Amino acid sequence: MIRSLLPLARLLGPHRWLLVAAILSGIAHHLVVLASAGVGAWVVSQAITGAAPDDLRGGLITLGVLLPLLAVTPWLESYLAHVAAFRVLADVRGRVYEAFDRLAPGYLLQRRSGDLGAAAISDVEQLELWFAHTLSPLVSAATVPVAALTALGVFHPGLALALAPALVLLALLPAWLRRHAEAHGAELRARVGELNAEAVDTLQGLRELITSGAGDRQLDRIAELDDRLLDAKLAHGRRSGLEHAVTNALTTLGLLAVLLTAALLVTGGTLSATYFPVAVVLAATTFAPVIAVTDVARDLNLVIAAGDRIMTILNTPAPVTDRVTAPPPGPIAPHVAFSGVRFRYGTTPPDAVTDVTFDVAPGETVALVGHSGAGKSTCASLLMRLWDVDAGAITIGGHDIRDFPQEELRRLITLVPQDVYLFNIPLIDNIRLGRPEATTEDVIAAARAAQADEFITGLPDGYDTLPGELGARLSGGQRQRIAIARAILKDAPILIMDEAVSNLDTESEQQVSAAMAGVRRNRTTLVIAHRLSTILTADRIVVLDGGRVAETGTHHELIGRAGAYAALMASQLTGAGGA
Ligand SMILES: Nc1ncnc2c1ncn2[C@@H]1O[C@H](COP(=O)(O)OP(=O)(O)OP(=O)(O)O)[C@@H](O)[C@H]1O
Repeated sequence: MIRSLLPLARLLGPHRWLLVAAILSGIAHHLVVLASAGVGAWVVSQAITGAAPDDLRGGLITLGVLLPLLAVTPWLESYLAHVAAFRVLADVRGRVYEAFDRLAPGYLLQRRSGDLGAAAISDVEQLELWFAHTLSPLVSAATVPVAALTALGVFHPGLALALAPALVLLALLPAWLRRHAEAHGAELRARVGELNAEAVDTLQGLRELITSGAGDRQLDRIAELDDRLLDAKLAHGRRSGLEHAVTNALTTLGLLAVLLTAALLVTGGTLSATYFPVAVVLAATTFAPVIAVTDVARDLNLVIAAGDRIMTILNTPAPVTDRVTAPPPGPIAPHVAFSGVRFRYGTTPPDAVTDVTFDVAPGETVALVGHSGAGKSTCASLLMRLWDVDAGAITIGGHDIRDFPQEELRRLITLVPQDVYLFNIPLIDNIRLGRPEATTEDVIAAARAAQADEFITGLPDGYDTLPGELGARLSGGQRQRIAIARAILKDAPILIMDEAVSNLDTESEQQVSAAMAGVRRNRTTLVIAHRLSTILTADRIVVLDGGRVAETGTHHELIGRAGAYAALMASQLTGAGGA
């Protein structure tokens, strides 16, 4: 258990001293409780046995000193632990988002976004339990019983010996149940992650679900996942209940043991009767921190599982790292060349692309075409350095792209993706994303060039419209034109366009084509082409087939060759494949 918790302690960073102060306050609190209970019991038993008021003065003064401490120390412990916890949580959340940034998007593609959201939000929140409510009680639980056992031992060693077994068994209880506890915690987290991911998936795919009539099936699936979550929660609850019952039994047995031993010692004459209530009260008070820790330890497995997931994200190495800190000196010609590029996702065959060689001259537009799975998107991702090539090289202006820091490389390249994500910030800021310092005039000019100004100004709030308010009211074509406006504004010399596969209506298609023509002008453009109009206006076409370059040439040359391209066009016209 302790080994599983160590990584969490490492997350503390500079805030560890605050937690140390919280822990010291916690220990002080329990010792004050112990002392005031002991002194209180002593005063009462003295009074009952008829001691003179003067003999009680010392005890009463001690109680007077201890009582304010009794109020202040738990407050201090809680305050310091929470301040530390919230600072640590803010740090960890920042580190998780940094890790997403470092790993994106290669790693993110392999994990479902709802699942990742859970890691970023609820797992980090889960850590609050550890830092604000667990660490300090854990240390108190270890130190306070030692103090109580010592005090009892001073009265009579037999009293300490009577109490020790119950305390040891209570301390060992979480460790005994640990294997089940960790398995239940991991299961619970997995089920919550699964349900979150499915819920996000359902919301994102709502249109498809409704139009394909699969809504009921999806609801059944969510209900099934809900049932599995309930089962996991019940298993977790059953184990918690068992732990609770055993804790109560051990506490009662421990107290009875001290009570009996003290009674025997008093009747045997080895312990003064005034110490009898003191011993019993001390024993009862000792259990409080141990029980508190078994209570929080019950949920500790959830914290460990959450911590594990966070550490996995933080420790995953980035798929691509910078090997230089500055770009090659001098002006960089926007000439893109792939030579002998080979790449596979993961380690198992087949390659996604093999021996791919082609180039895009400055200002030229090259259309990448091929059946679904031919390797078009992979080429685009490799050029953006989302992954590094396994063999061969990609160069810009004759320089290997690995000789540019990633930030510099992404300054040179703009991507217009198929599915454009709009953040819920005003449209003007959505367009400004690639160049935050752009003026309003620049944004409007870019939107005009992207044929987006007209529909934006037609909206009630114009450029200040929040996409969230629009819901699904922006069409695919309109979204793409916003992405094109972003690209025009960013003004990078190299452009990668991933054309939308979905059919646009003729008017929208014409507007997008006009926008694309505008953005392609004077830029080196690699376009993953799905539309005939794009393919026809490209300077050259590279046909990919099974991850290899099958043919290169203009539309007319390639049709004349009656090879892979001609076959692809024929299959596209009959609707059997995707270009
Ligand atoms: N993230 C990934 N992990 C594993 N394999 C992948 C991944 N992305 C693509 N592949 C595989 O790599 C090969 C090339 O895929 P790629 O997406 O580049 O093709 P594409 O021509 O762009 O297809 P489409 O037109 O359908 O987008 C395919 O066999 C695909 O299954």
